[in-house]
Amino acid sequence: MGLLVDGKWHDQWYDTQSTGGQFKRDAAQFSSHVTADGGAGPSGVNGFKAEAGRYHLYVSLACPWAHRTLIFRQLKALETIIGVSTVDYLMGEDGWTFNASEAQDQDLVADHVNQHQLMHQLYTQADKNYSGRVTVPVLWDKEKQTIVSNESADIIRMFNSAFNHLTGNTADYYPVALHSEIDRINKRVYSDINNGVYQAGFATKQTAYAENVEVLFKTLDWVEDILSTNRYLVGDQITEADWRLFTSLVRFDAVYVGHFKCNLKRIVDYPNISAYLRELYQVEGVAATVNMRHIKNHYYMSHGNINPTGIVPTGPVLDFDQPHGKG
Ligand SMILES: N[C@@H](CCC(=O)N[C@@H](CS)C(=O)NCC(=O)O)C(=O)O
Repeated sequence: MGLLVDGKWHDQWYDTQSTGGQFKRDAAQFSSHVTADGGAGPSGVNGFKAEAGRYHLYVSLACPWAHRTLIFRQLKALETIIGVSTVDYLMGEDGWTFNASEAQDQDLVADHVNQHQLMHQLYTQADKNYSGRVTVPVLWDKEKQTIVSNESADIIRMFNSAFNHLTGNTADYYPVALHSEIDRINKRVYSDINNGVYQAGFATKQTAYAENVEVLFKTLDWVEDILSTNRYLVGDQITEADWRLFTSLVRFDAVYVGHFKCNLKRIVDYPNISAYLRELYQVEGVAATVNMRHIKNHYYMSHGNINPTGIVPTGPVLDFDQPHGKG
């Protein structure tokens, strides 16, 4: 794993020394928005009009942030409008790559758009002097030959509404009336769960690890409590807040409990959360976006400082197809 400095790749792990053993996630740097008519979105930059075949999504099947975008591509019927490429699960000294061939791993789709072997080549194609981390997901504009956005939270908002006139799919996971409630829940779920598991797992000081684990499980207890009265996080309809939580929950028992040492409880120990997780998993099209082989192999094999042998555990045995009991 590494990063680009002035367009040059450097193989180095996250710096936690300057932050007291705490992992700090950098903000994404490409922040334009695709809009229905090409007018400026929240970023104030215009020129990214929703068009069939114009945009391409680069994801890792292992990554929870990229996973959100794949789910929205599915739920919003965008499969024929937005193409996808998937990186190899192994993130080594070159960062994300397309090294494994489609013949070796049938779940992969190579970069047929730009023919890159390495993900950082896409970043320097967009900005030859780019400095920063090379992350997935990336939404690529084939017309302008640039990255529209490398922020999953923004990409799912674009998928939610910008292409509706092309797909006829008007399902709304961020309805206006629920904005403030969804934003409130997202904020806590992001800091304490989505990012919280990484802050526990990547901590390099005992106190930093312990603090993050405590906050993480307090927040899972809070979610368990919400789900004792609500079917979903914001009442009785599935919203963006649920999908943002889902990608962390579905990885939790397989990876975060062991690899990131988030082990005060497992998700199976939370009755409301586990039923909710199964219900979301069973929504049409979602199970096909969950690739447990990529998820487990990526985490256990890519973080050599956490798991030097690269051994991937055989268990746990999980079955998200069990009935969820919610009618
Ligand atoms: N803010 C970004 C975060 C994406 C992110 O951190 N992705 C991870 C994979 S799970 C990544 O690509 N990490 C590579 C790195 O940090 O070098 C988003 O939500 O889109």
